[in-house]
This record gives sequence, structure tokens and C-alpha cells, in this order.
Amino acid sequence: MIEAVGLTKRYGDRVAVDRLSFTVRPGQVTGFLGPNGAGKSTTMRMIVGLDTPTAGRVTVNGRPFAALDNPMRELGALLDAKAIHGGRSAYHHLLCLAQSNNLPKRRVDEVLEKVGLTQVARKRSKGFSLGMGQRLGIAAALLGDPRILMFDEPVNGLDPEGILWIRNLMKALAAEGRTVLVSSHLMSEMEHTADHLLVIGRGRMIADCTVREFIERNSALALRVRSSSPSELAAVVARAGGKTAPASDGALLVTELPAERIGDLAFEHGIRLYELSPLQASLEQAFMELTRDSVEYQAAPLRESS
Ligand SMILES: Nc1ncnc2c1ncn2[C@@H]1O[C@H](COP(=O)(O)OP(=O)(O)OP(=O)(O)O)[C@@H](O)[C@H]1O
Repeated sequence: MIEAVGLTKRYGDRVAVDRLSFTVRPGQVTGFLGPNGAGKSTTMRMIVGLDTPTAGRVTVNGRPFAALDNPMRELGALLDAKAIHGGRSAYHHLLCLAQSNNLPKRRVDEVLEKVGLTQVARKRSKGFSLGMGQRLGIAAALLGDPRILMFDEPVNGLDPEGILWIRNLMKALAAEGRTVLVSSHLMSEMEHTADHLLVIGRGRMIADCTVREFIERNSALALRVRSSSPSELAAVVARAGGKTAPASDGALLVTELPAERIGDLAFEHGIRLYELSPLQASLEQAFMELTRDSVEYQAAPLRESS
């Protein structure tokens, strides 16, 4: 379990992390989401003691990370996959880590196998592709067989196969009862991976809820309605306080009225319904809606050239 209370980090005048309080629980993947510069990496660095909070505190299994007896056995982290000595082989890199942290040598082969690097383990990591580097970083995080795992943007720059592999790995680790915290600015990715979400913008917590709750709370739920008389139904719905928009195939998209009410109205006016189905906004839409005001650098709207 990771627990933060009033966690704050200032760099001069700039507040990078602003009074964050949250709990990351075992047995699920917690997605840590926010636009660029929201404070995700700074928060993660504070969790593992690489940055000191200006105020507040964060603990790992009830203690500050620096006070843990065997930190790598409790929390494994992938923070910057490039922070590896390029002249060393993957095997050597992991072996050094294992030896300096009192971990059994056999773990090196186990984690190499787990991340699929056994074949290239003796080659210098300098020649590794981005995906291989990510796998090596993940192997290092898994080395101490920790109950808590933390990954900062692990899918950045990976190909679809690599993304799928990481997604399945996170889920498998959570299914084993481990605590998994993973940061991303790719909402579509989290939609398929995370159970719980912590969403931050400009260092502040915007949402702390399940993926489902996040979508429900932050997206206007529209209903798709196909009927025997769309124009008549649109008029009836408008009179009852609903809003309608035509869909390209002749259906109506209705908001601000529940499905039951639309069904009743159609029945009362003798309009036959062929379809009445909820249209759920994607997590991407909900996230952009929510963080619109907290994006650090916003592109100017594109102007048409005259
Ligand atoms: N060492 C530092 N000195 C000054 N400002 C910093 C430092 N580290 C981070 N910041 C600032 O703090 C804010 C949060 O940065 P952080 O890297 O934690 O965000 P992030 O959510 O991880 O973003 P990204 O997805 O772009 O990595 C940014 O405005 C950043 O410029």
C-alpha cells in the first residue's frame, strides 16, 4: 500500500505537486493520469525518496521508503528506463543490482525470462531498442519480487505488441494481489488496464475513483434512439426538456432525459422504438473534458488560411 497525505513539492515559485492525498491499494491496477507537467513523475520520485516533499508525507507499507529494511523487496520502480549503464549487459546490470541489494542470483534469470530478454541477456544494453530498454527496466523493478510496483509511463514509444505485453503484465501482477501504480497521459491505454484512477492536473487531485465512475461522472451520457418517426419524437423529447441531435443514419441522439422517460414518451405518442441504447463517452473524452483547464501548454486553435 502507498499512502500520501498532503504531499506537496515546490520548485521555487512553481508548485509541481499540490497537497495530494491518496491511497494506492493492492490487488488492482491504479492508473496515475494527468497531462504533461501535471506532477506525476515528481510524485513518483517522492514515493521512492528521490525527491523530498516540501510539505506532507508519503509512505510505503506504512513507512517512508528510505526507512524500509529491504526496499527492493517491497517496492520495485521503473522511473527512467534510459538510466542504465550502456556498456553493461542486461545480465550484468541485473546481477549488480541483485548483489548490492542482497537478492538471490537466481532472480536475475527468473526476471530475464519473465520479460523475454533471456536471448539477448549477455549483449551490451547500449544496442537495445526502446522496447528492450523498457523490458530491462521492468526486469529490474521485478527483481526483488516486491508486493508493490510502480511504473512511470511504461508504454511510451512502444509498438503495439510491447504495449499489449505491458498491459497484460500489469493486470497479471495485480491479479497476484500486488499493488500496481502506473502513470500515463494516454487515457485510451488506462481504459483497458486500470481498475482505479488517480487523475491530477497542475499538481492537484482532480479525481480519485474507479474507471467506471470516472466515465459516468465526467461524460454527458447520450442515448441513441431509432424510431418510426424521428422528427415527431424529437419534438416530443424537446417539449419534455430533453436535447436531441440527428445521427447520420436517421437515429436521434438524446441527452438530459433518462431512457425510461424516452420509452414512455414514445409509447404515449404511438411512436414505435427500434433501438434505445446508451452511448458511453470514452475515457479519453472524459479526461480531456476534465483536464481542459489544467493543461500546461495549450495549442492555439488552428486557423484556416485565407
Ligand atoms: N527539478 C525541477 N526543477 C524545476 N521544475 C521542475 C523540476 N521537476 C519538475 N518540474 C516542474 O514540475 C512540474 C511537474 O513535472 P512532472 O515531471 O512531475 O510532470 P509529469 O506529470 O510527470 O509530466 P510529463 O508527463 O511531462 O513527464 C512541471 O511544471 C515541471 O516543469
